[in-house]
Amino acid sequence: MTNTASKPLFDTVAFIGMGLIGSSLARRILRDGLAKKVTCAVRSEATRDRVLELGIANEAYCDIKSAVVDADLIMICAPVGANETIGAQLAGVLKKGAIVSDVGSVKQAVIRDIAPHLDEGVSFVPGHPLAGTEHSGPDAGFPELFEGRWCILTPVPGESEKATALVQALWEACGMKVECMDADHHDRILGITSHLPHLIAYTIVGTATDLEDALRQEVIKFSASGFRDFTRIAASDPTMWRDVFLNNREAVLEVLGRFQEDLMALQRAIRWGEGDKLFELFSRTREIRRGIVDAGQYFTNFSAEGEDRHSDETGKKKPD
Ligand SMILES: NC(=O)c1ccc[n+]([C@@H]2O[C@H](COP(=O)([O-])OP(=O)(O)OC[C@H]3O[C@@H](n4cnc5c(N)ncnc54)[C@H](O)[C@@H]3O)[C@@H](O)[C@H]2O)c1
Ligand SMILES: O=C(O)C(=O)C[C@]1(C(=O)O)C=C[C@@H](O)C=C1
Repeated sequence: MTNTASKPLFDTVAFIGMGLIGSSLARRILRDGLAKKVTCAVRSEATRDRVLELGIANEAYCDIKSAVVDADLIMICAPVGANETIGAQLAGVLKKGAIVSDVGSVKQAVIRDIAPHLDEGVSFVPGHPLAGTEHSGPDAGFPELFEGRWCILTPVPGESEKATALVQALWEACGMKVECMDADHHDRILGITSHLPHLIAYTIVGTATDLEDALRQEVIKFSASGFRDFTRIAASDPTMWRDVFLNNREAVLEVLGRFQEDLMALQRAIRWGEGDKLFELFSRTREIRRGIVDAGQYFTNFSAEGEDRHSDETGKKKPD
């Protein structure tokens, strides 16, 4: 990968997990010279070989210790359910002054599972880039993924401000806007904006799949774009999302309760022919959608050719 050169922020960045997010960040770091060296820990020899073949790390290992021992920044990019096991392998291994960060979709659980394992002199800066697709694995990543999107950092009180500033500088160099907040606030916001929509998508596609065979075939054949839009996020990685729901239980259950009440109200409005209520809600939601588009939070993942890299209409990633 060519280096379009800026000043390196780190000597060595080590990745634990090289899937969609890890490999996108590694590609960006190598492309733009944001670190002198990228190492990674993966779980299988096949993935290690693929990472080296793709040229998205300078060194790749099948064990965590070899990848992280000399690293200045350790970026955990695995499903959040793996954090307890990963954290335990970081204890007593990292350099003094090293920074540990992550990209997990929930933040309180990450702090719970990683922080207790870190030695004195090691800083922890939990983070979450709000950018992704429904694809996974090292082939799915691309360096423009983060461009123009938000990244939330949830620094733990008392941690080094210098470490937070460095992690912030890294995400900004990847084109992200960065904001800091408490981990519990993050988990409540993302429960609404990301976790609930995925749960709804999984449910709708599941309901359609459970229909009797003939009907199901027709649902697939005549899929209007409304249903197709849901199938895109319902194709997201099952391990990642299982771990998200199990690790943001409280916030998801709270917002799900509200959602069920609102759905009941809609059900009632339809039953009683209350068109005004339906019209009023649909008008409000249309305004919200327009606000999101105006805020630039829609389709900002473009390749150098200006092509949308999220997916095409069939839900498949467009070829590189
Ligand atoms: N996909 C998204 O849209 C998105 C967006 C933002 C953040 N995230 C978060 O980023 C993290 C990674 O997600 P992704 O989409 O890159 O997933 P992915 O499935 O593409 O990659 C995860 C990688 O982690 C590896 N892994 C799993 N368990 C491991 C372990 N114990 N040790 C080392 N490696 C392990 C897997 O082999 C895989 O290569 C998750 O925590 C997810 O919540 C995902
Ligand atoms: O666009 C998508 O495919 C995504 O689902 C990305 C998305 C999201 O919900 O916005 C998914 C999980 C994350 O933690 C962050 C981003």
